[in-house]
Amino acid sequence: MPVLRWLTAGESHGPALVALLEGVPAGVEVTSADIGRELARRRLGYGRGARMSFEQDAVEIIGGIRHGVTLGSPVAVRVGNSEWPKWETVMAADPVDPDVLAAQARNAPLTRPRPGHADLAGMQKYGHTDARPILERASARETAARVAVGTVAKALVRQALGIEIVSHVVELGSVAAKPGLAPRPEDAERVDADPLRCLDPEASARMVAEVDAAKKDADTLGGIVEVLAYGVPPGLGSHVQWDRKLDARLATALMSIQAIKGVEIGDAWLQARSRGSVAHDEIIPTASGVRRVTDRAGGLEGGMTTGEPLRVKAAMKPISSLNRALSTVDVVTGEPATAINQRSDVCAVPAAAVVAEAMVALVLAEAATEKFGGDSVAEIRRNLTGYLDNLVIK
Ligand SMILES: Cc1cc2nc3c(=O)[nH]c(=O)nc-3n(C[C@H](O)[C@H](O)[C@H](O)COP(=O)(O)O)c2cc1C
Ligand SMILES: C=C(O[C@@H]1CC(C(=O)O)=C[C@@H](OP(=O)(O)O)[C@H]1O)C(=O)O
Repeated sequence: MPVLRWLTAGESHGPALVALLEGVPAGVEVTSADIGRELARRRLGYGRGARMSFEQDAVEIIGGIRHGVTLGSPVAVRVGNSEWPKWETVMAADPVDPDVLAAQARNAPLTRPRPGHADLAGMQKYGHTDARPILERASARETAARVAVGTVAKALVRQALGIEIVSHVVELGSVAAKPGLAPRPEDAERVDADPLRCLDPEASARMVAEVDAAKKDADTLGGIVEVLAYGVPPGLGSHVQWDRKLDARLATALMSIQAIKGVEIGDAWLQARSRGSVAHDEIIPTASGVRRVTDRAGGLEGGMTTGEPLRVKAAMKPISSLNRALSTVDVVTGEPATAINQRSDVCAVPAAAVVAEAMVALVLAEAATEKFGGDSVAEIRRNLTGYLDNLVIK
C-alpha cells in the first residue's frame, strides 16, 4: 500500500470538490487560510476566462487537522463551487422532473464534441450523446482540489525537510523567457506578481501581447512551465524498480494535469541533442561535500534525487474550447458541425504552473514519508538528520 495517497471527487459545476489525503504525518502546521492562499494563486494569470473573476473557492477542512496542526488521520478538504446555485437543477444528484429540466437552456444536450477536450472519447466510452456528463469531471476545475491537498504536502516537505517549491512560466505560445532563468524561493512573490508568472519582464510583456492577440482572434494558447524544488536531500525515490523511480513518478503526476502533454526532467531535450561530454553534471569534491558542477539532470539520476535542485518542466497544449470553433460532428444528426463554443480560458499556463507545484509537492511528500517514516514531523526530522549525518559519502 502506498505510504501517502490522494484522491479527488466532484464535478466542475457541482456543489463542491473534495480531496482526501491519507498518510499525512502528525504535526504539520497548516490552516484553511493557507489552502485559500494557494487556491487564490491558482486563479491568477492573464488570459483566464470570466469564471475565474466571479467564482470563489470556499475552503472547508473536514478532517485530519485540529487547531491548525495535522493529526495523522486522513486530511479531507471541501472546496465549494460558488457557481452552484446556477447549476443546482442541471447538476442535481437526485432525479429532476423532465419538464423542469427541459425548461432550462443550460440543460440542452451538448452534442458537438470539442476536438482536444475529453468530450468525444468520453461520450463513446461511457455511452452518452451529451458531452455534459464527461466535461463536468474532465474540467480542470478539479485541479482546485489537488491544490488544496498539495498545500498540505508543501507544508509537510517544508516543515519536515526544509524543501521549498517554486514554479514559473518559461514559454507561452511563441514567446520564451530568457534561457537559464530560474526562480529561487525568495523570488516566489515576484513571480506571482507578474501577470504571466514569468521571471523575465520583457518576455512577460510580449506574452501579454500574445494573449491579447489570441483573444482578438478568438483563439487560445498553451505554453511551458517549470517547477523547482530546493533543499531536496539525496536519495528520494529508487533505481531498483520501475515504479519506485522518482523521475517516472513526477512525470506521471505532471502528465495527469489536464492539457499537459509533455514532461521534461532537467534539460532532457537539450541533453538528447548534445554529446555525453557536455550533457552530464560532473562531480567535484568541495569543503561541504561532493557536488555537481551543473544541474542539467534536474536533480535526478537513476530515479533518485541527487541533492541538487529538482527541476521539471511540463508542456501545456492550447485550450481546446475556442470561440473560433473547430470542425466536429453533431453526434445526434451525424452532420458536420462546429464544436461547442462556450466561455473559456484563452490561456491557463500560469495556473497550470501552480497545479504543477502541488503535484510535485505530493510526489515529494510521498517519497519523503517512504524514506523517513511517516508518523510525525518530529520523527521524519530525526530520521532525516540521522541519515544525513551518517551518509557514507558526504
Ligand atoms: C488550469 C487549467 C485550466 C483550464 N481551462 C480550460 C478551459 O477554460 N477550457 C478548456 O477547454 N480547457 C481548459 N483546460 C484544459 C482541459 O481541461 C483539458 O484539455 C481537457 O480536460 C482534456 O484533457 P487533456 O487535454 O489532458 O487530453 C484547462 C486546464 C488547466 C490545467
Ligand atoms: C473552473 C475552472 O476552470 C475551468 C476549466 C475548464 C476546463 O474545461 O478544463 C473550463 C472552464 O470552465 P467553464 O466552462 O465553466 O467556464 C474553466 O473555467 C477552475 O480552474 O477553477
